[in-house]
Amino acid sequence: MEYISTRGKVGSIGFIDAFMMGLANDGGLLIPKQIPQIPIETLQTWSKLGYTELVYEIFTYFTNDEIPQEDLKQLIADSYSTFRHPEVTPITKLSDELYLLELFHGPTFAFKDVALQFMGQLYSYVAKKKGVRINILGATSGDTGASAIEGVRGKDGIKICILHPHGKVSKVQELQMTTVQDDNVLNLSVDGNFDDCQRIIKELFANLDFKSANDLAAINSINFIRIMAQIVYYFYAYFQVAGNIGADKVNFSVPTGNFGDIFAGYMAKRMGLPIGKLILATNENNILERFIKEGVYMPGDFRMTYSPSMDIQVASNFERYLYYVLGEDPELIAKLMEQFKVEGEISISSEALAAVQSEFAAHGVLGAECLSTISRVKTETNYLLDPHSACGVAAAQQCAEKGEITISLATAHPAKFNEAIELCGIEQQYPEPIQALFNKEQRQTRIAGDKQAIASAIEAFYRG
Ligand SMILES: Cc1ncc(COP(=O)(O)O)c(C=O)c1O
Ligand SMILES: N[C@@H](CCOP(=O)(O)O)C(=O)O
Repeated sequence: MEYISTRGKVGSIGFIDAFMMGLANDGGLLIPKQIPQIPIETLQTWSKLGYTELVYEIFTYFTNDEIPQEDLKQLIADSYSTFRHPEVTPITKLSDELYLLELFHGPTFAFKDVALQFMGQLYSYVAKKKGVRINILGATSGDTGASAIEGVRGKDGIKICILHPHGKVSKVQELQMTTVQDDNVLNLSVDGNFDDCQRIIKELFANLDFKSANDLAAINSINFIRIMAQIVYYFYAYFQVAGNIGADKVNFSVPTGNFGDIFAGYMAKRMGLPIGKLILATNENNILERFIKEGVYMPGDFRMTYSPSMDIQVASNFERYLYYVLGEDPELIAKLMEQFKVEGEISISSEALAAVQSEFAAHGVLGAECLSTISRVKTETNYLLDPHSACGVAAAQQCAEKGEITISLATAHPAKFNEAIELCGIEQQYPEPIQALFNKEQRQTRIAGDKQAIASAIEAFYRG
């Protein structure tokens, strides 16, 4: 397996090089040169595997033998031993037609841990093997930051700097990031929103002199390894719900912001998993809902919502999907992304829109619907959804046809978002690791949303 850029200006590179490059050096996103095709007999064998066995089988399609078998197995075992559930990503049934895929049993109670526990191990492995310095730079709307920090805190040879939008993450998310006292961690609390943080770090990654002078590495879903690790739970969930591969297709409903998680589902489908509809759930920041319904990709005004991790207008991974749906033409993608930068809009043809709509459905969940979904599901089933997962459930109920089976991704634990849960008049008890955060000291640096100021701060930290 080799990796290429959506914009065509990076030659084919191997797995570790793709991991270390993060954002492609031509400003595009790295993708596998060919999407692996999994034969039906292999799917049948996989349907009987436990979670970490399945991780190993799927990863070997992407890692090119660049990591010796035993090392890869050990990295996987270490990554998932930190999860509180033996199945890592278990399924819960809400009704005969609706299942939840619980992705929040990792150390920071959000789906990001599934990929970032592995990436933390892998960065540490590469730092040791190659004797290189690794300086991670990431942007977060709350969950990626906490999870990435947890994955590498205190690890030799690695420093991590995370930008989060000041005052726009939940209290628990803020505490998870800022109460970490390890010296290899810097939290920058940026005046601006998540889009500002993401734009600034992408510009810093695209400045190749700055990137190489500072040994920058990425943990956001611009790094394809994030997608690779997230592909696994689509397979695992399908096998748990459908029982075996002869069963009907299953829909997935995915709370969406940066389009990374749902893109992993799209990859799983392209690899041969019998997925019906991919249902894209947004909150009021509904640029992607509008794209799927109208074929126009155009950011609107940034809105603060009950699901702050999805308060994103410009979705990083959308470029990967555009590449595939528009015929794998890197020149066209480079042109469209340049046009987006200048004009702030991309429109696709009616034929391309029909292709999009044959695979995706979408629903933008407004605040009132998000809260009423939390309350209704709690009353009917005694299950407490977090507001992001509630968007997924609301969209599943809106977009799935009667008789179809849908697995809705539960992307975070409700304790991370008590602000919304309280508004539903529901009292919850925090799990102990979250309760303990309230007694810890915080460390963070408030900073203007200015690229130069941020570049100087991170350079000083990495060199210090
Ligand atoms: C809890 C939660 N749900 C959903 C999302 C959206 O996922 P993605 O950005 O991969 O679309 C995020 C943030 O990424 C999140 O933290
Ligand atoms: N919702 C995310 C935003 C960053 O997304 P990523 O998947 O690209 O890391 C967050 O919680 O930070």
